[in-house]
Amino acid sequence: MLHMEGVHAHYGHIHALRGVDVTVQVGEIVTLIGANGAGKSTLMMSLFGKPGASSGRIVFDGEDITRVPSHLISRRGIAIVPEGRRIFPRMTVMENLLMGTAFADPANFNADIKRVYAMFPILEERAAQRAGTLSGGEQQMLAIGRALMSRPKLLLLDEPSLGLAPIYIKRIFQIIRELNTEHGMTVLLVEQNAHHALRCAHRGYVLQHGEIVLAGTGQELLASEEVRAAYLEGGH
Ligand SMILES: Nc1ncnc2c1ncn2[C@@H]1O[C@H](COP(=O)(O)OP(=O)(O)OP(=O)(O)O)[C@@H](O)[C@H]1O
Repeated sequence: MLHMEGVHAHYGHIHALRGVDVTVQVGEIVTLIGANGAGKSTLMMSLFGKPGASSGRIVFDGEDITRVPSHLISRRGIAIVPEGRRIFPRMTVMENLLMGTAFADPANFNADIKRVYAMFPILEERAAQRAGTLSGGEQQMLAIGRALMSRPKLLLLDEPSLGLAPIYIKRIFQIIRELNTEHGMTVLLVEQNAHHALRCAHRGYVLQHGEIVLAGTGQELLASEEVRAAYLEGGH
């Protein structure tokens, strides 16, 4: 579904991605792990051209999207749940969900909101509540629900467990697995919580200083000495 080949990206003189090759097949959960500043968010945002790839190629669903303007990427079927959730705090839960439908067919709205409410009953209970008054975990569910409203083929999740209480962290990873197994959603997941992410994912990549330094199945990476030392046992 997604092929990134030799992608480089820069912020001015900062060389944030240094020739990354990443593949996500239909139906997979793939995770990117790495320390602060490794380039995980940059890799995700490069799919939206922010920053754009200075060289290399990005192919999504059989089409080259390397130079496609960012506002057209959502229409191709990629949705992102950004780091920090970025919900609209003064709007209601329902209005936030509506914002996710900007590029969707209005005819699908009722069916889509039903599906999101079935997945996250708390959002239906709180439909009229201002989103800024939800708990952190509820806001994360709202951010995921909003992304699902556009019926994406590929869902990008940037640090969905960040800042959440342990009970919500568990729930968020459960939700990601359910989305994948029950709804067939293909997921690219960026996480600092390497343990949970690798247990949840089919495959993973380790990013260091803008380069992929290791790749393998979730199980292989969980068992890898390098990953254990750097990301699981006391590291990050
Ligand atoms: N808007 C920006 N302008 C300039 N430099 C940036 C910008 N965003 C990120 N960088 C730099 O690019 C590098 C990669 O950052 P990025 O946010 O992709 O890392 P990350 O792996 O997602 O880190 P974290 O886990 O802390 O979010 C870092 O050196 C960072 O300082």
